[in-house]
Amino acid sequence: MTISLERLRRCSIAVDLGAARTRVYLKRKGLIVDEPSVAAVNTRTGGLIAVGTLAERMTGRTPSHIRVVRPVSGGRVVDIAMAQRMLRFLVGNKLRRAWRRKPLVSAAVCVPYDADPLAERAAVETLTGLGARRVELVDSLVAAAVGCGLPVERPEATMIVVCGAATTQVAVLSLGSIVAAERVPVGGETIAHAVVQHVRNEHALMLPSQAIRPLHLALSGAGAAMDGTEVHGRDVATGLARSVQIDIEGIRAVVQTPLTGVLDAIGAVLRRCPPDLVADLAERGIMLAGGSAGLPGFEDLLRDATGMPLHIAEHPDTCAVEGLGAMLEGSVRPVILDPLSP
Ligand SMILES: Nc1ncnc2c1ncn2[C@@H]1O[C@H](COP(=O)(O)OP(=O)(O)OP(=O)(O)O)[C@@H](O)[C@H]1O
Repeated sequence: MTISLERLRRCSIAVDLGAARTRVYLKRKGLIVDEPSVAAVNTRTGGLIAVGTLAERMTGRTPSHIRVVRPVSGGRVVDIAMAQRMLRFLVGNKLRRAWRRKPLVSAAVCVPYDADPLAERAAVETLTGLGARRVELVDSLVAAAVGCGLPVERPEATMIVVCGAATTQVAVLSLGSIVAAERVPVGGETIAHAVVQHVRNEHALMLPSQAIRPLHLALSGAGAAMDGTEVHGRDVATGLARSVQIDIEGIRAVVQTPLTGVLDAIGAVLRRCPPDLVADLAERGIMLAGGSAGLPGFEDLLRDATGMPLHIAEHPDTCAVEGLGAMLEGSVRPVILDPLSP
């Protein structure tokens, strides 16, 4: 995927349609939307009941005529019509006003590394259905690296690990492009699934989906100081509500197992890089980004396994859309590779 900074500068809106969250950046305004990629639909009338945070809160708590849907899954738009309705609702008047001023709008959208043509097409159709005349696709790894402030345009290596909800992407970049990259199906959702299975096996308790995030936050915050955390759920055998004390160390071990897939991806990317670039990385280290960068023990696991310096992005969850925003605003220096004169 080749990015033209000139064409990106003509875009007025940048969109990151993630499996967990949707983020929209409006030129000269900044981040205007950062909401869960969730919609609640009335199955009798087909009408939208809620989107974003409110719809996410409804997950697992709806009567039979309300369905909570996620139009983005595994890094790709799986339901274009629903994604358009969700986006239209989320951006609301903010975008309508901007597009009234400049109707021939161009949009930039992030797509995961190695996205197939169908995934790219779905992203383009989602935006054109909303009124965009032209859609520029940008690799989310390049956007995230720019958003983290990495000097991607220089002839030296930078390594980024973006751990999102459904996938983790690892890349080494140099001269504004990806030299080697990998995408593995490990992310916040995988970890949540592993925690649910662990509590079910150890305590015969079914955890509600919304209990995982507070558990992560507790683990990453005061985890070391805590002996246990109380969680509520449904007893697997009796179906009754029950509370149990969760063993923090047990959860830590459970969280670490799926993350080893990320280590394999880092190894594979480094093996495909020329030694000069790998040598740069020994000094510069790895930049960790994505909403799941704050997973308990992730940082230490990567540091111990690679022996390389590790930095966490200032805003790990929004760096991809902020990077796109920086390209739209023209605050990124283009890579100038002029042919040598004869
Ligand atoms: N403080 C935190 N600790 C642990 N996990 C977190 C924290 N904050 C967010 N997450 C997890 O981060 C994930 C969302 O990350 P992000 O916003 O990068 O995803 P996304 O861009 O929508 O997903 P993808 O890139 O896979 O399409 C969720 O799975 C959420 O549980």
